Amino acid sequence: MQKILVTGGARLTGEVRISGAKNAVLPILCATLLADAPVRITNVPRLHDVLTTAKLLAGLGAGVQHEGDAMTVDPRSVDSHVAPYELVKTMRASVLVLGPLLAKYGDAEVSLPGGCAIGSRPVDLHIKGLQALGAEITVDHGFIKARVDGRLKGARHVFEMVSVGATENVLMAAALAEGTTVLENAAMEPEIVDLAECLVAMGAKIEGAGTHKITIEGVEKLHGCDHAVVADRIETGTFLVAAAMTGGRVTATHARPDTLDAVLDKLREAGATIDIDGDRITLDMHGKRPRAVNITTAPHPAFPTDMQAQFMAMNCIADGVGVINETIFENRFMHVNELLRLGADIRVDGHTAVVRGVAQLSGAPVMATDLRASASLILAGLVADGDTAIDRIYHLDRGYENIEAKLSALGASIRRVD
Ligand SMILES: CC(=O)N[C@H]1[C@@H](OP(=O)(O)OP(=O)(O)OC[C@H]2O[C@@H](n3ccc(=O)[nH]c3=O)[C@H](O)[C@@H]2O)O[C@H](CO)[C@@H](O)[C@@H]1O
Ligand SMILES: C=C(OP(=O)(O)O)C(=O)O
Repeated sequence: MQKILVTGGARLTGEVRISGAKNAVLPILCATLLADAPVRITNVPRLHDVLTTAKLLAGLGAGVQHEGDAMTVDPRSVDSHVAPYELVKTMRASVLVLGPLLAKYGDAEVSLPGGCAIGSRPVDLHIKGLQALGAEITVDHGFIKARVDGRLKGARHVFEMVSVGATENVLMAAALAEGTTVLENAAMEPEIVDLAECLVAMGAKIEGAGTHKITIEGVEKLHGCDHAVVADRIETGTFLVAAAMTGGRVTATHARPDTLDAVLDKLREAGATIDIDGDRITLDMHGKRPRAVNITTAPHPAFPTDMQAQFMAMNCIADGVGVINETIFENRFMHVNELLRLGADIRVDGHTAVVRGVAQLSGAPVMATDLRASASLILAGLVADGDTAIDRIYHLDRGYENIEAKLSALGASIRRVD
């Protein structure tokens, strides 16, 4: 099995080109099912999750073509409405074909995604939202089976809690429903805005994406379009934290600074100078050690849970004590035990981790448990004394495009070994 080997000590400097966002491209690829013509998506990152989604779409009968950073999906040949367990179990976002298949064809069968390392991750909010639009849904033998006679019907629906995936699934379904849908307590993540922009380019009528209230006037048909995926704010944040931890100076190019307010504020609090120039974000740490920061994860625009592990890594070597509250996922501290192996000082009490910065981490073999945990271990390895070998990096390949090549170009000593 492949591993990543990091040798700590290099101060990162230079420019890194940010890829398209994993969490935007996955729902957008699912949304292509709603169209009556080919949809061309560009700025598509080369990620394992993108390949899984391509397989899922091809398995439904869609034509899928990959060329450079572009992917064209032709949904006209779709002849199956079943998303099988084998694909859904490897990637939860597969559940996002449910809304589009149901709205377009009147029926869908999607395997229940189940839990993952970071928590149980139910899909009840997706189901309730689609039921509000008139779908009949049963859960049987591990599959969500949904159907509707004729078209879904627009309705007002208030999500019980903020869910990115549920907002996306219901938004996509409502685009082809009859009448007007109003979604309240909707998620406001930038990836929802990007999905809505793609749907609008396909002919959907959507207002309010990026706020708590989204209004969708259903249309009968959606056409093809060209859409470029928004920059990955989590990849951007990960590289900026790497620069901060190593005392370096790094410019993230092709980024979207407006999607990163909470993260940039915390990096400034840690002592970084941040300069924004269009789609370029430069972080300069001037060779200093970061100051510890407190963070509480919460839905956008608050601090993203997908950056929690990386900030924990930073707090491990920061000056002072940082308190981290994880409010989104029940079990998203899996990286703690691995960071302890590198010499970190972390105490966990329920959803809170208290991290006391140490002057130096020391390299050791560690095991990645999930995507962002993998990133946090690489970051810790970058500042640890000696070598850190990270096992189970398939998690990393789900969501980071060429991370070792990008870090190497910034001066890190990092390589993949078999
Ligand atoms: C592919 C993708 O975009 N993944 C992101 C998405 O995941 P995802 O869309 O799965 O996350 P949600 O926003 O739905 O989850 C938020 C919380 O709601 C709970 N919940 C969710 C749905 C549901 O039906 N019932 C329920 O109880 C979840 O268990 C979790 O505790 O948003 C998360 C929160 O920003 C990010 O960490 C993930 O990277
Ligand atoms: C948790 C994440 O992704 P997913 O929802 O695809 O598991 C993530 O991107 O950090």
